[in-house]
Amino acid sequence: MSAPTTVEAPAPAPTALDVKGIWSGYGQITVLRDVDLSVPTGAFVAVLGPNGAGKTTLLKTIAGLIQPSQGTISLGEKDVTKLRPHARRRENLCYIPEGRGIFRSMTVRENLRLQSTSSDIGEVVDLATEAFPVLGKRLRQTAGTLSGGEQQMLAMAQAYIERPAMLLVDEASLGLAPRIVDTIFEFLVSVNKRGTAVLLVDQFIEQALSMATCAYLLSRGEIVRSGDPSELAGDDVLGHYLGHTTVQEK
Ligand SMILES: Nc1ncnc2c1ncn2[C@@H]1O[C@H](COP(=O)(O)OP(=O)(O)OP(=O)(O)O)[C@@H](O)[C@H]1O
Repeated sequence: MSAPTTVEAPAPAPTALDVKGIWSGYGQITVLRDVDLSVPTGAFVAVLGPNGAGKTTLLKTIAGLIQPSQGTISLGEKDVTKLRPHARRRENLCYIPEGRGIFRSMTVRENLRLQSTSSDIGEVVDLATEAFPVLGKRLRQTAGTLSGGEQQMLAMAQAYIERPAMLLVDEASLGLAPRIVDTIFEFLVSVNKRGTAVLLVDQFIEQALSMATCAYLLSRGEIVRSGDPSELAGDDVLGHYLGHTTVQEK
């Protein structure tokens, strides 16, 4: 008798996200110009740039909230350029916008229910409280009455519950105390270690670069540099574009 043939699981796509030649903006206003960006499977990529460079526009375009006029966006091997935001979510994309995107008038529990595709709310709550124990004490509280840090934790919890292949995070540290910023960044690193690729936009340049395996610098809607975070820090490139002089050792 011949030995049973083993069926190997398909290898994951080499890139979690591929953005090619994207032009995007608001009506007649063009913000992004011919942007190329790639996030390898499981990588941690930072996008830096001065105010108004187009970082939020880039994440919104990847999430499907803005339709690009040219270019393609792929998640894994699937071209999602024409898909609406909820359909991109089904392709394992999770987007945590600046301002958190939670429902302020709903309770923490109701928000968690909406964040998840699972119908098992008990399991969802267990996962959320495993990620952020403080949420367990706030389940009946209206999200709008949480502290800023707790609101960000609530927004972030979906990245733990859903285990997306690709996570987009816009300015998660905005307005938070340094201790809470550390908690949020440690969480992002742990989510990344569980296999989720992360694309992060953040004002805390040194911390973003210390977590990242690759970084892109966006200026006036164009990618002006990309590569290893320590290389990016050389040549005073960050100083030139961001007025930034020191970079933390990795
Ligand atoms: N809804 C909108 N309609 C028209 N223009 C917009 C809109 N939103 C943003 N812009 C413009 O697009 C450009 C890029 O904005 P965007 O928010 O993407 O930049 P950013 O790099 O995220 O900036 P910041 O770091 O200040 O958040 C800016 O000039 C901004 O004024």
